[in-house]
Amino acid sequence: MTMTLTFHKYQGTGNDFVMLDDRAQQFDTTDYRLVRHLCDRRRGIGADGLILLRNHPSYDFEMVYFNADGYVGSMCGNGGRCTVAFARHLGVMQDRAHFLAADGPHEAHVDADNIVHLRMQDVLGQQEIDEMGVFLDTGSPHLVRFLPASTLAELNVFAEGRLLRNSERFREKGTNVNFVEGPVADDQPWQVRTYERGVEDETLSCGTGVTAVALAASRRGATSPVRLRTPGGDLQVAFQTQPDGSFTQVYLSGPAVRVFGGQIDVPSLT
Ligand SMILES: N[C@@H](CCC[C@H](N)C(=O)O)C(=O)O
Repeated sequence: MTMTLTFHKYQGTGNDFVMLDDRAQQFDTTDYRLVRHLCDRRRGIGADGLILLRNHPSYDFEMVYFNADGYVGSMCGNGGRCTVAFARHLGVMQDRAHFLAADGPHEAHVDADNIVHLRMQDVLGQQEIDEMGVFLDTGSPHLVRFLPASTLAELNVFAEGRLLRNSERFREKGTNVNFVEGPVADDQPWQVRTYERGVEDETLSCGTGVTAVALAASRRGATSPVRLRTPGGDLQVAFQTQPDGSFTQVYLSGPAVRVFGGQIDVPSLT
């Protein structure tokens, strides 16, 4: 039996999402085949992930994020900013929101230029640093690899990222992998390309990824707010550094855009 679903498509610096208004909580979150189908760029709508916006008794809304592989993921920074824009589109909030995501509560506000400022969880304690890079959790796990100048553009992020994500250390739980090149001048952004777990490919941008990069880059002299350039556009990360190595007041800021909306006929999937 074919069913019809109403959807909205959003993107934040090129990281794109199918958004569903699931305030009635009817979507089966275990239906990985359906999520995978909707995210399929040939047979479905096409996206890096899918997000449900749901009612929650204690928050303005809840965001439930799935990676394109069909499974519920951890926090998605660009997806969080897009969910805020979607909630505003639906009239669930105006300029400020307090919502729940996989990693806990988040605050967000939208400024006069429609830039969404999303508060991320504090990153507590010292980060793991070894020959593989800097490993930290910004709501999702991230490995940050700093590269020599002028090597990022030519890097095969898919091949290198996949290798690291499937290395013995990360194989079981997986990790996102960010490749970074420092700014060419003081007024220039850090450049980042990311291989995403759950998409299992390079995406145009990753919000929790650039957050991890900004925090790791602060150990190399970057000061808040840090500007970051991804293949899909520019983001900014502000934070406070604590004496024990923790980061607090972490804000991810950037655009979140509604691209289109529509209906899709979904065949029964087996
Ligand atoms: N694109 C996201 C990151 C999503 C989480 C990730 N793929 C995972 O499950 O580890 C972002 O903008 O943060």
